[in-house]
Amino acid sequence: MEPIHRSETTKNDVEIKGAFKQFGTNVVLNGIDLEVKQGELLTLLGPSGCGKSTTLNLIAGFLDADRGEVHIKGNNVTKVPPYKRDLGMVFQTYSLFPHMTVYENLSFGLKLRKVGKSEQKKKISKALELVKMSGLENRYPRELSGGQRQRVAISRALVVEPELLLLDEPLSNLDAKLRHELRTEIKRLQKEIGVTTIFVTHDQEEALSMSDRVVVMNAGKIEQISTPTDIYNHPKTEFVFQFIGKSNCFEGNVTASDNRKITVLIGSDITHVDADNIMGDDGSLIPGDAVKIYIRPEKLEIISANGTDSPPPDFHLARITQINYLGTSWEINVLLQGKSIQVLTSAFDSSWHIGSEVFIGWSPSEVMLVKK
Ligand SMILES: Nc1ncnc2c1ncn2[C@@H]1O[C@H](COP(=O)(O)OP(=O)(O)OP(=O)(O)O)[C@@H](O)[C@H]1O
Repeated sequence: MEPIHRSETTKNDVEIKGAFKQFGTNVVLNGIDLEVKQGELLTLLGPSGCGKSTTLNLIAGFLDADRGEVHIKGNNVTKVPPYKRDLGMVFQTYSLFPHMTVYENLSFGLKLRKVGKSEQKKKISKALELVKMSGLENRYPRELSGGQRQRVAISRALVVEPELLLLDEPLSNLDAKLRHELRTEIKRLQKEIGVTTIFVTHDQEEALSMSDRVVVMNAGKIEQISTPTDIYNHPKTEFVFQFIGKSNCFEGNVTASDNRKITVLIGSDITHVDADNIMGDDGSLIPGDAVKIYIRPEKLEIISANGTDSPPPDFHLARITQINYLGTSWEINVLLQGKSIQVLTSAFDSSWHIGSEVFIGWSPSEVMLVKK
């Protein structure tokens, strides 16, 4: 299989414009606009029922939108049937033909495309080599493990050299170790071939580790489209912050704000948040506004209080309620202003125990804020 050479890397291979889909009274897609760039691995991520598979099925042509358009490679394919869209698809459940050998499964699509026998042989051999399945051509699907079947399914999708590869939760039936292994392989394979790929998952770790860009969906809408690091570190909405990774939340009130910093009173403690870190579209904040601030456990700093009453600037007095050793780090629960907060740290002080007083600090650039 030859790598796909792209002359322009910024061109879009897929565009969805204003897609709206309703099943009965259930609005499943509520105005989706999406652009997938040439050669990228884009992941649709979101909770069950948010519309990920529906979006993928619109691109594949298995479903029609009530409103909106789908463009592939610049062509409006909204009314084009699936078999004319030149796609490779892999589903969650093994979709191999059970009565056909691995070789026959792979040759099926090639025969339909009238590829000659010797060319078929070459292509199948390469496609199986890519997924490390050479030598198993004569096995039937029932003679393969779950992971091997998904490798064959991926290989079968790729052997026809599709314009687009669509993967709908292809790893969710596999155990954790295999999932991890195949995740790495799909990523390698995708970059090696350069085929534009849309991947559906509800597993945030899978999405963050594999993708060039992640689309976070919620209730039929797109919350954010960005790189994995941006999605994690600069979520645009409260939903994205809470859905991705772990979070701590405090409630407080704005006491001052300018275009650089917001000052917030949490209980009797003052804290600061960078003005760039406001989530949502609620406009500017004024003193008195009720807000929530969110911070990830690993962004918190924890230091010993050592009997001192007043914390250093931007640190807050807290009391340890639980300590869990995780192998490479410690998960420490503390009570801060009456709220239970989780801290993840690799700098553990052996004098800490349940009941120890500690100071917890964070940087204004690490905290996200949303108006209540
Ligand atoms: N053919 C259909 N008829 C009626 N409702 C449907 C149909 N297909 C999907 N739905 C509904 O549309 C909503 C979105 O489904 P979709 O499969 O797109 O979600 P998803 O985000 O892929 O979820 P999951 O992770 O559980 O697969 C769900 O409420 C689902 O029950």
